[in-house]
Amino acid sequence: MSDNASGPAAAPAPELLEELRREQRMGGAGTEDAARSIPVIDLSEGVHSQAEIDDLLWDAAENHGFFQLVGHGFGAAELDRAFAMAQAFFELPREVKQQYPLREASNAGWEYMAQVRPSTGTADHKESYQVTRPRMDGLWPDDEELAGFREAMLLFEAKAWRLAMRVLSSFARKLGFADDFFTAAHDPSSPRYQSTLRLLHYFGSEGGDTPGGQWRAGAHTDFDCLTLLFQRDGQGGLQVCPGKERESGAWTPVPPDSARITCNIGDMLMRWSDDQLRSTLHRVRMPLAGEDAGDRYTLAFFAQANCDQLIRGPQEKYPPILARDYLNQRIGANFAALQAHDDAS
Ligand SMILES: O=C(O)CCC(=O)C(=O)O
Ligand SMILES: [Fe+2]
Repeated sequence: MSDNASGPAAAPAPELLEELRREQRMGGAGTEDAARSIPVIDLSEGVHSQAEIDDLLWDAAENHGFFQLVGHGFGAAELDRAFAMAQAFFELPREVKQQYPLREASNAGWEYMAQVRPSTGTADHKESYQVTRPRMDGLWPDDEELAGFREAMLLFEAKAWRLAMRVLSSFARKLGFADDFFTAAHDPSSPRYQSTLRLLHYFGSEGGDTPGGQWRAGAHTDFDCLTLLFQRDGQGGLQVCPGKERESGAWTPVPPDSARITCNIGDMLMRWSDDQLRSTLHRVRMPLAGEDAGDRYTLAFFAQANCDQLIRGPQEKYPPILARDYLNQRIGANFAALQAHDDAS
């Protein structure tokens, strides 16, 4: 899922509050460590055996939490079309987009500068539109407003789902689950499916690196199992802070390359793997002086287990919990942390 849903706020678990406190400490600028890089893994046929791919993905997920895929099967023209469609959506008049407002508890619809991160206490400088298949009633622009949008987005979502399931099946094997364990847990034919495709648009030029920290997206971890992020050449700003570097506040830039798909582990898979795989803090900073201060567009697919799936790690480090309850706890912890932010300021 994306990380902005609201909804019934359950009592936050102590480990979640601690995570949020850590995120709040990471709200400051920190430093950039461009020497550190994140792994790039080639999925092309004939390059690595499946066993090697399993090892490479596991190592990247365990030690970095972030990695990039090439040879993933998405062609340049197909990506160009999806981004052109996303851009066309954001270019619709505001009155049109306002007809399809984000239903926060559903992770579906359009929001504008509405996502406040506990790490910063301020709204991200962006607008976004989320597609969560079973929750889209009344949220699609019609063909007169934007011809072909719905079909294009559903096609793209399905292809992103397939790639996400391929990566998750590698993790399933390593965790001692059946190959199709996570595929069944993210079944798109179920009304309880809750994986989400999110189109993001960060605004150009009004930027500048505002002291005190105004972020295109404030530091956070994702709530889901696995996120696939599609970026565009030259539209940079994404940074990650691997777990063991957290206290140092040193951030690694993630190269914006249209041909690579960036992946990161979310909190749900961290729990499902008994903390063997790590969700990783990331954020999108404003362009610095001298950098391209134009718009940034990204597409993100959040693979998030269906509501009714039981999350139970192989070693049962944590008590089993339904995906729905886990998310409500995580959302509740976010609210509590935002409240603490307000109280402190
Ligand atoms: O747009 C990006 O580069 C990152 C988006 C992100 O981290 C999110 O929406 O969770
Ligand atoms: Fe994220």
